[in-house]
Amino acid sequence: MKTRAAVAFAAGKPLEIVEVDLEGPKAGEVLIEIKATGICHTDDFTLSGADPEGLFPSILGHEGAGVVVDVGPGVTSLKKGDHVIPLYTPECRECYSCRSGKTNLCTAIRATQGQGLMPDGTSRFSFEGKPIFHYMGCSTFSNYTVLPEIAVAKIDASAAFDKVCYVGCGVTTGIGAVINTAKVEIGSTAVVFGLGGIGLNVIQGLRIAGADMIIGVDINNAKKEWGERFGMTHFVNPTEIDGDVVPYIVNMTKRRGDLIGGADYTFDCTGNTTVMRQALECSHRGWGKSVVIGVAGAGKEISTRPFQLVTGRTWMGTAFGGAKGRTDVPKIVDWYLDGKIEIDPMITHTLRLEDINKGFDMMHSGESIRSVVVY
Ligand SMILES: NC(=O)c1ccc[n+]([C@@H]2O[C@H](COP(=O)([O-])OP(=O)(O)OC[C@H]3O[C@@H](n4cnc5c(N)ncnc54)[C@H](O)[C@@H]3O)[C@@H](O)[C@H]2O)c1
Ligand SMILES: [Zn+2]
Ligand SMILES: [Zn+2]
Repeated sequence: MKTRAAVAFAAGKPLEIVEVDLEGPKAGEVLIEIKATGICHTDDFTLSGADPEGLFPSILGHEGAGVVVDVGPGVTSLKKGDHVIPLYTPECRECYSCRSGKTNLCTAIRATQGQGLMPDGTSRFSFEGKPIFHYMGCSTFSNYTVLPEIAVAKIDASAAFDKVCYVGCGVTTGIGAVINTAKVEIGSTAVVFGLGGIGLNVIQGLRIAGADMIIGVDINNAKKEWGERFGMTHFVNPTEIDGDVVPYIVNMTKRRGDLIGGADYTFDCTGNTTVMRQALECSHRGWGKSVVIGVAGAGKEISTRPFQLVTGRTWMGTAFGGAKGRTDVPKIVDWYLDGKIEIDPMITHTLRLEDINKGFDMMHSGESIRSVVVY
């Protein structure tokens, strides 16, 4: 079949809207009509050429929602008409990693997904007879796409596609980092560095988890109001304080009877390795946990004095918020439908596919929190 798609033909170039060829689903695969897709910072990272694993030409996009329109042989858990969210982190429930119960990083299709291919080692997309790579196993910047059954979460059919597509990455990553990775308890103090599409979801996750003090840190003052809207209690702009941000926050988080200070939990949502170090070092001696969510540029390394860890801080990271896609994504959609979490105000712009490059421009200028393309 033919489908409209925004194709990344080369790094650093705008996406081009063209008609591509799409082969139907093979065994264990499903064909999905994408109804809406968010534009995440990670798409931009790959498009910019900074991603060492980026492949071109490819169809980017990994934050979609849509409807199953066809299923390949052997598919049992999905049928035509199901409303779904594609998963860049699949959940096969059978591989060694899935069975461990300790991680969401399923390995069933890891190798081919990283090569921009379907599990049988080929691509379903082509343009003028030449194959186009899949991206993060999702390629939601195409109106129709093919995914393995194990990489598709079935969701409540009453959820609006142009809102819950955000659960496909940003919402789940931010909230999951708090609940699954850090396991924040009621009454905690927490610091979130970077109040973009991910950081704001960390903030709402902290609010749900019952954190007392939620400090947001951003170099853009416009983010103060955004943070407050989702539960942030204090704002710090590191460029406007005297001295270094670490002692400043350590001092801020001193509680009654505590002579040291430091936050129980800190989160990096910037991808900046200097910020990652700051986040670790303003976590509390003895028990502070610092979670890396941001994706750093190629070749970047993190460093700190080992004493920071010897004295009880834990440095950890999370992909897709530690969420097991087929199990957790439908639950997060239900939380949204039940009013436990907010999504609508974070979707600041809705675009047509033809205007998708404007979405990237607004991300760069800091104008948008999330732009969503509606097909
Ligand atoms: N681990 C995962 O599974 C996962 C999933 C999605 C996105 N990400 C990554 O998370 C990061 C954030 O994504 P996003 O969509 O929220 O990006 P974004 O651009 O919307 O937000 C980043 C924010 O960080 C702020 N910032 C930049 N430099 C700063 C500094 N030095 N100190 C404080 N704040 C600073 C910016 O002003 C902005 O508000 C990206 O690196 C993205 O690739 C990771
Ligand atoms: Zn993403
Ligand atoms: Zn698995």
